[in-house]
Amino acid sequence: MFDITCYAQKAAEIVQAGQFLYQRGWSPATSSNYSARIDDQHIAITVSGKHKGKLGNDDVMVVNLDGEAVQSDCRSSAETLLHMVVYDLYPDVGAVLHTHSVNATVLSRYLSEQDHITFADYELQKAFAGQLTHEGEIVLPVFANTQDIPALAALSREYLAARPETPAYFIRGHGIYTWGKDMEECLRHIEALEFLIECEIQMIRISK
Ligand SMILES: CSC[C@@H](O)[C@@H](O)C(=O)COP(=O)(O)O
Ligand SMILES: [Zn+2]
Repeated sequence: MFDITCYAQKAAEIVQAGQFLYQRGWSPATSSNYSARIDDQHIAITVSGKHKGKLGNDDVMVVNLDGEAVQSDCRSSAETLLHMVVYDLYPDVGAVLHTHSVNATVLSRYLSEQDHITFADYELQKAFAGQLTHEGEIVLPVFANTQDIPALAALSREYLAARPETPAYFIRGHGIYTWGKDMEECLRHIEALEFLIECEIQMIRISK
């Protein structure tokens, strides 16, 4: 069983993250899903279909690492399996955030021929854990959108297992997934990624 105090703390972090991400315009309406690790067997995750700017602690439930509900009759996020892939592959990950910003949606659609988006020569790359210089590259895969979440889970597992340095991925026309050792780091990654995406869009705009 899981520690109820730890669950309550993770639920509060998720609720707060939702308010921040909604206010920034990165989690409109009922889009997005968020999770945080309670222990090596249990994950706190948003209930499916909730408005992420108006979450209450009851909108965060517990699942095991197979994505099955624990002590709850609620339905967890439709994309629970995508979160579980990250927790399963990376034992040090403590939080996963999925968002739906306009910019992430637009850039991944605009670069329709690319199955990766690469960020290079941005100082802000250093906001990602382990990035010590602007001189490296951050390569993020772009997976095709699908309603077949088990298939997307399998695809993301294959990619991330082979390239564990990957800090995030896009789903084309849909949004991004990113993660971190805790909620604070994960929120930093989202914010940095949104900055980099905005820069790329502006670079494309001025180059026209
Ligand atoms: C509002 S449509 C978005 C959903 O299809 C999905 O992509 C999403 O991000 C939220 O699904 P959820 O089941 O609430 O976690
Ligand atoms: Zn989504």
